[in-house]
Amino acid sequence: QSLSSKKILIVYLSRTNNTKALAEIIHKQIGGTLVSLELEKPYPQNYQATVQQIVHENETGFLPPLRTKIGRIQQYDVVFVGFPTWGMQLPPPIKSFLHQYDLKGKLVIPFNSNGGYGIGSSFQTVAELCPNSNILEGFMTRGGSERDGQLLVIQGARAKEAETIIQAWLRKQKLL
Ligand SMILES: Cc1cc2nc3c(=O)[nH]c(=O)nc-3n(C[C@H](O)[C@H](O)[C@H](O)COP(=O)(O)O)c2cc1C
Repeated sequence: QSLSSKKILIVYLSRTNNTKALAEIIHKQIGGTLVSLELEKPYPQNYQATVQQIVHENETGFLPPLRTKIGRIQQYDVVFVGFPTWGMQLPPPIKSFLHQYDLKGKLVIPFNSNGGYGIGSSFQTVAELCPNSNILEGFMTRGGSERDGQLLVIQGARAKEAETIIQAWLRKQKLL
């Protein structure tokens, strides 16, 4: 089915803007409302401190409160959810988002950038947290590697390439 009559929300979490670049490409191709998820209390600048904090949050199941509020989530038919892989898991702020907003009955489409180790359990966790949604096959690509000092890499020629791959994925999913 075509998306032309559907209301689309594109929500993403991004620390070094790789996932943001993917979100903007999707937005450019299919439109909708683009929202960056921000926290009440941002993570530290320091990479190692952030890694440690996330390990702890994952262990305790802590759901970091979101500063971003989404108005009338019921209005959307399709929700793209974008995030980096953190510690081979779904980042805690995305867990917060999926706990806070009921995506029942909606088409939910994950997308991801990662440092080269893949999505880990992240897409599986999205499915678990959206038991009453229709989950489409997600998109993932290699982004940066903050550990190795590689921040934004999805730019220039890499962004053009990502655009082509994303378009093919959206077509395959019959979204374009
Ligand atoms: C705290 C933290 C943990 C990460 N853990 C992983 C990981 O487990 N596997 C992986 O492939 N990349 C990992 N990365 C790298 C990011 O997934 C990758 O750089 C991604 O493109 C970042 O997206 P962003 O620019 O939208 O923030 C981690 C990055 C951070 C900051």
